[in-house]
Amino acid sequence: MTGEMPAGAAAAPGAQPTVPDGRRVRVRVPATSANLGPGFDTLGLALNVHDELEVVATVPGADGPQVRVDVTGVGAGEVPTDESNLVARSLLHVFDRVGVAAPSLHLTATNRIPHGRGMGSSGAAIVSGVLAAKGLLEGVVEVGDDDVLRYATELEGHPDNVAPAIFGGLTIAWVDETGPRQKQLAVHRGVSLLVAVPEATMSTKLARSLQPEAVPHADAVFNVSRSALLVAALTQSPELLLDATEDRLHQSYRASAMPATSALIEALRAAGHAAVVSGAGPSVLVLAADPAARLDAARIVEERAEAWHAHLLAVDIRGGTVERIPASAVVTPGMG
Ligand SMILES: Nc1ncnc2c1ncn2[C@@H]1O[C@H](COP(=O)(O)OP(=O)(O)O)[C@@H](O)[C@H]1O
Ligand SMILES: N[C@@H](CCOP(=O)(O)O)C(=O)O
Repeated sequence: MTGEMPAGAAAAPGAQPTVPDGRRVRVRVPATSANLGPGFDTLGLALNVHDELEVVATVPGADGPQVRVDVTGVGAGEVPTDESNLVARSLLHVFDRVGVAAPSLHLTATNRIPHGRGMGSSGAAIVSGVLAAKGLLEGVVEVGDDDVLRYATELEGHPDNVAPAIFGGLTIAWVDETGPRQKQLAVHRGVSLLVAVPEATMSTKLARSLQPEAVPHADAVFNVSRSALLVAALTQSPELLLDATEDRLHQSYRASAMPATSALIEALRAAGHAAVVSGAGPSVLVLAADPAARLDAARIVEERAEAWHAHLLAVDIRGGTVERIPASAVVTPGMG
C-alpha cells in the first residue's frame, strides 16, 4: 500500500494539482564532454560516469515546502544542502514552469562526476533535477523529452552538455525559434575515449567570459568545415579525427587560463592524437581511432610532470533515466 494516487489520476474539480504524498523517484545521469574541438556549444558526448539521485516528495507542513539535500561523493560538504542546491533549483524550476505547487523534497545525491573539470557536472546536476521533477509529476502533468531539453537548457544557458546527458550518445544540439533541439547519433564502434583530468578546476562561467564577441570570418569557415567533418569522423571515418578536431573558435581564447591543458593537448596532437579541451576545461578529451592509440595517449598523459588522472571511458548510449520507486522498496529517512 503506497497511499499514492494512481498515475494519471485527476485532481478533484477546482483543486490545484499536486504530487502524491510520499512519491519517490530514482535518477541516473551521465557525465558529458562538450564541444569536441570545433563544435562549440553544439556537439557533445555522453560518458559512462554517472551521478545518481533519489528524491522523495511529501506534502508541505504549515511552514511551506522544505528542501533537504544529502550529498555523498563529489561535492559533499561543498555544495549547498538546501533549495539553493543546483539539483534542487532545477527540480523546483520545473514545478514553477508547469504551475504545480512544489512539495517538500528530500534529495539523496551520490555524485561521481568531478566538478569544474569540463565533464558536464553542472549540466548533469540540472538534468538530474529536471528528470526528477518529470518523474514526480508523472500522471499530474506530462513533461516530455522536448520539455526536459527546454527546461535544462534554460538553466544551463547552452544545450551542448544537457542534450547528451538526457539522450545519450553523440548529440548535435542547436537552438531555433521554438527553443533547443537535438539530433542523437551513434558513435563508430572503433572510437575509444580517454579523459585526462587535472587537480585544477575551471569555472565554465569564467571560461565563457574569455570568449570574444566576434571572430574572423575565416575562422568561422574553418570551424564549419571541421565540425561537419567531425560528425563524419565520429560516426563513419575515425581515421579523420585528428583533422576533424581542429578548432579556432574557443580553445585559443581560453588557453592562457589553463596552460597545462594547452601544453598537454599540444603534446598529444604532435603525437597524432585527436586531443581537445573537454567542455570548458581544464580536462582533456582524446578521441582515439583504436584502443592501441588510446593506450599510447594514456602513456603520454602519465609521463607529464603535472598530475593528471587518465580515465579510459566509453560512450554512454542510454542517457539520463528516471524511474518511480514503490514506497515499500526504499527506507529513506524522513524530513526530520
Ligand atoms: N551534483 C551537483 N550538485 C550540486 N551542484 C553541482 C553539482 N554538480 C555541479 N554543481 C555546481 O556546478 C559547479 C560546476 O559547474 P561548471 O563550472 O559548469 O563546471 P563543469 O564543467 O563541471 O560543469 C560546481 O562548482 C557546483 O557549484
Ligand atoms: N560549450 C560550453 C561547454 C561547457 O562544458 P562544461 O562541461 O565545462 O560545463 C563551453 O565551452 O562553455
